[in-house]
Amino acid sequence: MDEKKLTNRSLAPVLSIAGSDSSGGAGIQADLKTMLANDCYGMSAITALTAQNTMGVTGIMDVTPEFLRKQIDAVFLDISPKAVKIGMVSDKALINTIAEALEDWHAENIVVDPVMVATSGSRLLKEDAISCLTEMLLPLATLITPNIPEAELLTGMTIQSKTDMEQAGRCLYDRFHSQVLIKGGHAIEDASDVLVGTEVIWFHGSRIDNPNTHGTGCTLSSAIACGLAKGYSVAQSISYAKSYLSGALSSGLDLGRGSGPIDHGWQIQENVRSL
Ligand SMILES: Nc1ncnc2c1ncn2[C@@H]1O[C@H](COP(=O)(O)OP(=O)(O)OP(=O)(O)O)[C@@H](O)[C@H]1O
Ligand SMILES: Cc1ncc(CO)c(N)n1
Repeated sequence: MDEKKLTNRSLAPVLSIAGSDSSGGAGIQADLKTMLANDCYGMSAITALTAQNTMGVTGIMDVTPEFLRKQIDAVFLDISPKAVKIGMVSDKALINTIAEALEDWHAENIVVDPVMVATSGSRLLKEDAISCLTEMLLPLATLITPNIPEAELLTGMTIQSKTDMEQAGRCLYDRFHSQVLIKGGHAIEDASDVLVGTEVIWFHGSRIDNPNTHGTGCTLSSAIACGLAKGYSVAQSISYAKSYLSGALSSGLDLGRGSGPIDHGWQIQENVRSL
């Protein structure tokens, strides 16, 4: 009997350039889980190892710029990503390396999550690397996704209302010419995010009563990258990413002693869960 050839399945490849979270809820681990759950082929170029759990970060070990470049080159040379998500990059030389590599490879659909501080409060970006992030990386992005404290730091504004969120988005869009999604996870009344580009679009979200929000930002930016890799617009990708994230928060996973991880596999069917 002839053997059947099983080589016609295609998945949109997506690359995450980010740090590793040993507790699995944020960083590279969250990104790869999100990509799998969103039917994309996830790949990684690791910027740093973190020793981390739901209570905090106890250590960070950056990779060398040379080794980061090797990882990015190895990926692009073989399975060219349709979208790239950039998360934690704590150091100037690493930011420069990423910017050079993405330009050399003509990377498309770049989503930059300007990670500065973990949900647990630990610092993930060195003070002297902020200007490098703004000069080298943010202008290359298709979309940047700061949360409210990151948007405050990048603009120098205080953000207390929806009008302030729109104004901060406008300020960053005018400066970097990348579309800007200001995330409202740190707002009080709801969890609505605003996209500022050539137009302003609100993505309304009601606040889900779950204290376990470790890695929500990583998950959202990766899910957006998946939408872009599949050919959806920025606005469609955000809307689709937000509903995936809401499902992962609503699932009510409860792990760890601090603000725990969300359930990336919430769509896994009952028949698999009961095995
Ligand atoms: N309790 C919640 N209920 C519903 N949506 C939420 C909640 N908390 C955060 N979100 C949503 O999660 C996404 C990430 O927002 P957030 O502001 O928490 O990012 P972040 O601070 O970068 O995340 P991280 O915790 O990974 O650092 C946004 O779409 C936000 O609206
Ligand atoms: C590695 C890593 N990246 C990003 C975040 C932000 O949630 C985190 N806590 N850890």
